Amino acid sequence: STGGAVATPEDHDVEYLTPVSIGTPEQILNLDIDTGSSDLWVFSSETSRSEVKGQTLYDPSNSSTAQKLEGYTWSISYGDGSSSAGEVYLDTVSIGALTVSSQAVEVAQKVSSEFTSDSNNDGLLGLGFGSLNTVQPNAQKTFFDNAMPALDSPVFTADLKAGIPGRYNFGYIDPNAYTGNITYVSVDDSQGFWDWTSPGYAIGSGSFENTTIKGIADTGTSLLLLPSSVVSAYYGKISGAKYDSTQAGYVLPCSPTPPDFAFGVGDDGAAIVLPGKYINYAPTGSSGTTCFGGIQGDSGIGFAIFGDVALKAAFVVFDGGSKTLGWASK
Ligand SMILES: CC(C)(C)S(=O)(=O)N[C@@H](Cc1ccccc1)C(=O)N[C@@H](Cc1c[nH]c[nH+]1)C(=O)N[C@@H](CC1CCCCC1)C(O)(O)C(F)(F)C(=O)NCCN1CCOCC1
Repeated sequence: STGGAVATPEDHDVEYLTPVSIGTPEQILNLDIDTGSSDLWVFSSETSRSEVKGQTLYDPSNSSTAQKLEGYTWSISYGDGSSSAGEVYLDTVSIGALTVSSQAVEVAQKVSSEFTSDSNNDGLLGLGFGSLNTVQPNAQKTFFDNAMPALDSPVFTADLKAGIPGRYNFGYIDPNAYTGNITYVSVDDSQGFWDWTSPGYAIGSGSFENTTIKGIADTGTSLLLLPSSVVSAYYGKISGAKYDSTQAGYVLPCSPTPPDFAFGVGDDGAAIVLPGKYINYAPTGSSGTTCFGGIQGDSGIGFAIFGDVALKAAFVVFDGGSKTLGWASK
């Protein structure tokens, strides 16, 4: 079997939302597919009313296939300090033509203010490794883990785009979605992430800098978070770029367009090139002359995060069979 659905960007490509069908008859929610976590949780009829602002709610009592897992609970917190918690049902979940009949659907009873204010985001669908799932007393499998045995190929692909809808596909690799070759690299799943090592980077037309960058491919993080040495080398090339403590990040003049940024993949010289305009992440003030940088530091996290700013420059294969990541230009 195979499946897939569109991934539509919110403003500034801060996140990508994908329609996911839950229950019988189907209830369609727009979820943030997140390879940095492994819980599928949704706003629901059980979410406290004061914490709901516009989101679509999953109501298990309106689904003939919903079964409550009595006594099961979940609670999760994310890198940006947001959090949610609740109870657990099993129900039918589909992404396009791909259906998992008995998927753990974690219904939120509480969500933090960041989720409440993100009115188009109806929840998250985690595609990290199972070890990250927070359900107690027994961890539950991700949609991908449940689907894998039936898939034509044990893979899903991320084809995020700048400012326009892209796609997540399951079970196959669309040869029309990328150019050149796909370079596969090994993944360390010991922390539950799609964790890999890039051999280095290049700035604009500059020479390639060999320096190992260990980080995760994370569709749920908006920016490209890199070691401070790399980040200061990049912004050091841009007159007017500086670290702005009030914004808690590097800012730069929105024009002229900043230099491209390339990160290496594999040891054959392959690289993914981010066009400089991707680094103009969003205007900071009303003037529109200063932009918040799409590349920021990873200090305090312990590893780099190849988030949407990086992923939208590539076609990425998440191979659950060989536990490898495939990177291609497009
Ligand atoms: C708000 C912002 C300034 C634009 S942002 O750049 O911070 N963007 C947020 C995502 C976002 C988009 C839209 C609205 C609100 C929030 C962002 O990039 N958040 C990252 C920031 C980060 C990562 N690391 C350090 N800081 C994050 O927490 N991403 C997680 C998913 C997010 C959570 C908030 C809602 C949107 C999805 C994540 O899952 O990708 C994660 F990997 F970073 C993470 O936190 N994974 C949780 C891992 N735990 C380990 C223990 O077991 C449970 C799971």
